[in-house]
Parts: sequence; C-alpha cells; structure tokens
Amino acid sequence: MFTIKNHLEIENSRLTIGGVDTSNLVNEYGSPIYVTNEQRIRDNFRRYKKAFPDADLFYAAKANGNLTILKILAEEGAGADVFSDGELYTALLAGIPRDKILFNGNSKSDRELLMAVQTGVRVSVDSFDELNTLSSIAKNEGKVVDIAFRVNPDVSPKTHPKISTGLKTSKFGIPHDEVVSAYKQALDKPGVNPVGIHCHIGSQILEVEPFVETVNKMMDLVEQISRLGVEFEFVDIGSGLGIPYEKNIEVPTPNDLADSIVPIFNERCKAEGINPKLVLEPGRYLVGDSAILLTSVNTMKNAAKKFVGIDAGFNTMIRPVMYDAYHHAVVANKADKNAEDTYTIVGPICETGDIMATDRELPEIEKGDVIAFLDVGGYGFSMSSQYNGRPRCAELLVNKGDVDIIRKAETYADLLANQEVPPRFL
Ligand SMILES: Cc1ncc(COP(=O)(O)O)c(C=O)c1O
Ligand SMILES: N[C@@H](CCCC[NH3+])C(=O)O
Repeated sequence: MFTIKNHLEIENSRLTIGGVDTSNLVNEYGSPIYVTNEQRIRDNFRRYKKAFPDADLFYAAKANGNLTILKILAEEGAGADVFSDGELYTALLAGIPRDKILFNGNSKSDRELLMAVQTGVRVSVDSFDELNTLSSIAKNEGKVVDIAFRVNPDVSPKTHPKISTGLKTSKFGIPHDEVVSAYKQALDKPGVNPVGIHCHIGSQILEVEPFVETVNKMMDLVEQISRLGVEFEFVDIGSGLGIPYEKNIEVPTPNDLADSIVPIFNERCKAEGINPKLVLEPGRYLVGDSAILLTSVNTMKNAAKKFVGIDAGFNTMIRPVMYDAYHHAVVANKADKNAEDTYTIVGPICETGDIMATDRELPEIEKGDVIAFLDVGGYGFSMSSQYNGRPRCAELLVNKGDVDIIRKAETYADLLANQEVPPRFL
C-alpha cells in the first residue's frame, strides 16, 4: 500500500479512498459517481482552524452544497457563507448557527432578503440599492438585521479571470472609495445595523500577497468607519486559498496565509482600540481534495488522438471546460502501472469542447477501465447539470472503510420532474 496524493492510496494496483477500493464502488454503485472522504474534510477544517484559532470559518456552501457535508462542517464548528435562498435553507437544515451565517450575493431577490430577515441571519449588502430594499423589508417585518457591506477592494488576485471577484471591473461589491458613505447611510436607516465588513477577491489564489493587500485596504476602511461610530463585530476577508490540482506546484498553506495576515490584522485592530473577529470563508480548501469522481470507459478511438470516451462530461464536472482546469486522472484499476501511451479523455456530451483531460500519459486503457479524477470536491457536483438529458449522478461518503450514499442518482423521471404538458398536447 502506498499514498498517491494526500489521503488517496493504492493497494493491489487499485486506487482506494477512505479505506475503500474504488473499482468495487463502481461495480456496486455504478458510474459516474462522486466519492467523498469524510475524514479528509474534518482534517482540512482542523488544519485551517489551527492556523486561525481566533477566527471564525464560514464554509462557502457553493463549493459543495451536499447536506451531509454541511452537517460534517457544522459538527466541526463551521459557519457558512451562503449565496442564495437554497444555500441558506440547506445551511440552516444542517444546523449551522444563524449568527454564523452570512447571506452574500450581488443580486439578491426581495424574496431572498425577506428570508434572510425572517431567519435572522446576517446579510452582506452588495449595493446602495440593496441597502434601501433591505431596510424597508426589515422595517416592514419589525426587525433589525445585522449587516456588513461587501467591499470591492480593487485587488488583483492573480488567478483565472472567470474567478477573480475583487477587481474594480467585477460585478461584486461596492467600490472601496464609496464604502464609507455606505456605512454613513446605513447608520441613518431603520431596520439595518452595520456590524461587519466583507470582501472576497477571488478563488484558487496561489500567492499570499493579494491577501496582504486586501487586509490592509480593508483595515484602512475599518479605521475610518469605526470613527463614525460603527462597532465592528467582524471583518470578513472572504477566501480564495488555492489547492495543488497539479502535482509539484507550490501553494501557500493556511499557516502561510495566517502568518502573512493575522499579525497585520491584530496590530491594526490594537492600534485602533477595536476587537472585531476575523472571518474567513474557505470553500475549495475544505472540500476540494476530499472527493474523487469515478468514471467508466465506454469506448476507445484511435483517430487524430487516442480518445478515451468516458461516461462523465461537463454535465458531471464542468471545471476543465469552464476554466481549462487540470484535474489529475488515474486509471483506478491499474493505479500502480506505468504510463504506456498518451490519451485524451472525453465525455459523452454532444459538444466538441467536452474534453476532461488532454494528452495525458497513462497506463494502457481499455473499455471497462475506471478513470478517477482527483480533487473534485469543490465546484464539482455543485456545478453539474442535466444537459443532454443525463440525470445527475450519485454521491457517496466513505469513512474508514464504511460507505454511505449521500445523494441518490437521478432517474429519467427527474429529467421530467417539474415539466408540465399543456392539455392541448395530450
Ligand atoms: C463570497 C465568497 N466567499 C467564499 C468563496 C469561496 O472561495 P474558495 O472556494 O476559493 O475558498 C467564494 C467563491 O469564490 C465567494 O464568492
Ligand atoms: N466555481 C469556481 C470557483 C469560484 C466560485 C465562486 N466565486 C471554480 O470551480 O473554480
């Protein structure tokens, strides 16, 4: 037995996760299928918390919204960053405390704002317009909602443009030079109580410098706004810490991040005589490497390239197509065999771009082999779809040799579930 990556091991030529043989999982539960290792999520959370013992960690539910996974993180003491009514519903159901839920979003509906007010969670307000709407909704309900403003700090996270959120041109947040005025307005409005400040500059960030710049910019604002009489209970700097999808790439750890930002945060709070809690919103780091996607080889084709046709395409895992993301591929039933050929692994979707991995050196692949994609726990299942009439696949949770189904595979009936046929077509 030997370790291939983090918690993944190879035993008798076969890839195992959480003490379970992946080929057996496909035989028993079918494919494609997501498999998450519970212990890895717990270990990731504890490592992050150890690096930031005084901070609150609000798990970004968009990364993986499975109820059981939220329950695991709730047990570990996580709060939640939610970005929709559905994520709020799931986080509450998972038992995440209301005062540890921040409702984020750049275009929340009135219904979502009402839900936030009625459930008593905190809201990160993304615009002046939203401030007015939220104030009147809360006033009508006879409630006062604790708020933060989402700041657009105009910092480059040096990541993929599609997942950069803190640039001046991004749709998220209030421009940083208008934020003081937002707090002034909030202080004069009924139904809203400013207690925090929030930002998030992007995702899959591989350097600490952008975070340092962000904390400094946020603390500049905190200083100015504190002097207006706002008592900050929290300063939420979002998330974005990357993970090593590719082997041999250097990625800062939670400790590196903490070493670079916590002293600045503490020093500046001390100088100002304030004591807000630092909040971070990790998503990918907590769940990303906890899961693999098991797929089966349907068909082989020798053409301009050696194409391996598998049963999962961008309907099941969109990251390679949407962000040109690399996910390491392992032939799960030949996991210790040497590479013998170069393959391009493609999904079953009727789109030329449905390519999961290009020109990979792998052991000889045949129909029936199982290909595992690693590090799919974040933005994997949560971004899947039913495109091309393909029901979404199942999710399993493994833990020290045990296996549980945490989401059943959809059926054809689910494809039709909410469709209605007008009587004239019957
Ligand atoms: C507001 C907010 N917080 C937290 C996250 C989580 O980011 P990550 O998965 O990079 O940790 C995101 C996603 O990018 C986000 O939009
Ligand atoms: N969905 C992105 C992360 C950004 C998420 C939200 N701001 C990814 O798969 O990398």
